[in-house]
Amino acid sequence: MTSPEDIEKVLSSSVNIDKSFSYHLLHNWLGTGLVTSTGQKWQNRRKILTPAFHFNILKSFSNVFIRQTEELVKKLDLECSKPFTNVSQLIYECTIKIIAETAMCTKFDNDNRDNEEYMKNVHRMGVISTKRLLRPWLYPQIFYCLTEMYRMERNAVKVLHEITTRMIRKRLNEFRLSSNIVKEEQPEETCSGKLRQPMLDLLIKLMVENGNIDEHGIREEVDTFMFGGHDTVATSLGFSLMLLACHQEIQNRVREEVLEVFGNANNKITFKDLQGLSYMEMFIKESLRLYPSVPQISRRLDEPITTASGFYLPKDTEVYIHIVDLHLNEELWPDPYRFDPDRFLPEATKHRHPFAYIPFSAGPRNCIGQKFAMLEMKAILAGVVRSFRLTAVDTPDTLIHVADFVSRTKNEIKVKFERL
Ligand code: HEM
Repeated sequence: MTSPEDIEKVLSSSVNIDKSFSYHLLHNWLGTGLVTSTGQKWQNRRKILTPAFHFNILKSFSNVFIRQTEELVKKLDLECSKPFTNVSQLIYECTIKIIAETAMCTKFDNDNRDNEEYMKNVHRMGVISTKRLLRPWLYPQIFYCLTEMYRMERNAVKVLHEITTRMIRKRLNEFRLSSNIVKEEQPEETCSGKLRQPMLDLLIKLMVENGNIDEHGIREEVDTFMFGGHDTVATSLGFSLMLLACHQEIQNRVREEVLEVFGNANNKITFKDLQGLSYMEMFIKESLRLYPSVPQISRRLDEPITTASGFYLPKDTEVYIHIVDLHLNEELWPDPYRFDPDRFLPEATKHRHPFAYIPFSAGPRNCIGQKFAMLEMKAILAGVVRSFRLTAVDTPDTLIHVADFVSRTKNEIKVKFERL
């Protein structure tokens, strides 16, 4: 599907929440966490996890976004003498540390190999799952088990599960030792009596106090959020840096706004200031239009629908929603390959179909982390543009895109950094 009217029918339905078969290929790794689960299990988990991404929790995470950005800026400083920098690796490292330290309350130190191992094996899983998706004869587990790919997947999953299990056990021990898991800040109570605290703490508390979830269930969610919470953001930041480098005028406007809001590079960036970066937000939105981190999503219909053009789609039809093609539809986006953040000025968005732009999906199964992601991307981009001038090495024409669940390029994206 690429038309906003049809996509709205599927995504806004509270019945059509089942994912298609392709998501099953992630079950060995993610189990049935929030991205891959369905029915009552999905509903219960979504309800439990929503408070962990509340505005006030995000506010407390902004210090981590800012501190990790400062680390990234220090690493980029060392890159300035080089003719160009491969940005992807540095950005992935930064976003993994951020999701671990915020939602999971776990620090990946620089000398900790978990970070590197985690990155390597997530990448392997992307390659393996996409290869399997393109080979239908390997869908039945009985055939798949006989292949070298299966052995590689098993090894990658083992490493990934070992890392996330270690994170959970460490935090569980801390919880048992202190019996008061949030040391610096007490969990906040919402009007409905639900506790607001970081995700892993919330789940551990539920396991220990109510038995509403077990360790396996917690690991499903930790695996899901560790993956969903870093890979998508890193991918988008890689493209954003390239776009800033390719569009000097836009880069200058983004920087001017950042300097106006934060002052010079020595001033601390604050949560409130991050919220105020309106041109930066338009820039990120336009960047996600051209390069949506999740290029395609899919559903298996639980009830039939008739499309706007009159096609009847019976129950159990697998529907593929091509976000990337929707975002490049020239009827909705004139001159669709032109990069122009002004497409997101309030007057420009007023008459656009609400489902013409869906980088975070939409409806009841939309991205639970979208506010987290926007804030994190703003913090990182603000820290980078106020410290460096970026010049283009890679351009949209030099990138080679490869098939994966998340948008990827064959080679790392290259940008030249100069200290301001
Ligand atoms: C630029 C960043 C991001 C983009 C573009 C993005 C995009 C998406 C999209 C398109 C979906 C729908 C998937 C589907 O229907 O199959 C989704 C779901 C989800 N995202 Fe994100 N995401 C981003 C960042 C994040 C972050 C930072 C987190 C966690 C902190 C996160 C966690 C999730 C989860 C758990 C779901 C499943 C929600 C559910 O089914 O209830 N995402 N995201």
